[in-house]
Amino acid sequence: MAAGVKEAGGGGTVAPPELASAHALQLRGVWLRLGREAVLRGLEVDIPAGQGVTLLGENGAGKTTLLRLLAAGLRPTRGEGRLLGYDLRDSRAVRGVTHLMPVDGGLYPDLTGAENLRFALQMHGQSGDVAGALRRTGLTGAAERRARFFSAGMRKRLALARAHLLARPLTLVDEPFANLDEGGRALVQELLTELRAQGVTLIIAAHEPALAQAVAPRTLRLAGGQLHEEHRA
Ligand SMILES: Nc1ncnc2c1ncn2[C@@H]1O[C@H](COP(=O)(O)OP(=O)(O)OP(=O)(O)O)[C@@H](O)[C@H]1O
Repeated sequence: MAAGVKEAGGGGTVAPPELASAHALQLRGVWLRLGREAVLRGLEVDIPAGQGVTLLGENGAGKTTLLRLLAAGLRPTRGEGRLLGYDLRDSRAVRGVTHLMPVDGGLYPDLTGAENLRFALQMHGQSGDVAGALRRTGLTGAAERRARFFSAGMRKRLALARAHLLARPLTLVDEPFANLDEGGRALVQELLTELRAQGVTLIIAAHEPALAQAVAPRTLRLAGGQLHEEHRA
C-alpha cells in the first residue's frame, strides 16, 4: 500500500504517525446495544492500513451503526478496538483520523455548496481546491446555492467532493451509490479509487456489491450482528 496520505491541497505527500500502525482497524469482541437491541454482537476483524473493504448486509443489519461506531459517533457497549493505533474509545483521536460520509450527505443545509467544502477543510485545518472539487463533481453551477435546495443526487455529489478533499486516513462511506445516475456512480468509483491510491483505508457500506467491490475488493457481510468474511482480497 502507499505509505503516505496526500493532504488535500497540501501539495505534498505526508505520512502521519498514525499510519505507522500496520492495521487501520482491529476489533475484538465488540458489542453495541441500542435500546433493547444488541445490534453488533462480538465483532472481530483486522483491516490492514490502505485496504478497501466493502460492507454488505440486509436492511437493518447494522452497517450504518458500525460506521458510526468507527467514526466515534457511538461507543461500544463491550469489547476492544484500535483504529490507526488509537483506542476506539478515544473519541477525539478517532475523529482526527476518520471521516464518515453519511447516507444523507451530512451537509449544512444553510451553507452553499462552496461554503460546505470550505468549512469542512477549515474544521480539519486543511486547505484544498474547492472550485476544482465542485467542477469534478459537476456542481460548479451550484457553488453559490444553499445545500437545502440541492437534489438528493447533488447532495451525494457534494458529500463525495468533501470526502475526496479531506482524504482522511480512514474514510467511511455509507451507501455512496444511492440516488445517483450512471455518471454519478462512475464518479463515485473514480474518486474513491483515487483515495485508495493515496493510501486511504476505505470502508464502503453498499447494496450494490459489484460497484463497491470494484473499488474495495475485500468483502465483509454483517449478519446476525457479526462480521463474516465473504471475499478476502
Ligand atoms: N438510535 C437507535 N435506537 C435504537 N435502535 C436503532 C437506532 N439506530 C438504529 N437502530 C437499529 O439498529 C439496527 C441496525 O440499523 P442500521 O441503520 O445500522 O442498519 P443498516 O444495515 O445500515 O440498514 P440499511 O441497509 O437499511 O441502511 C436496526 O434494527 C435499527 O432499528
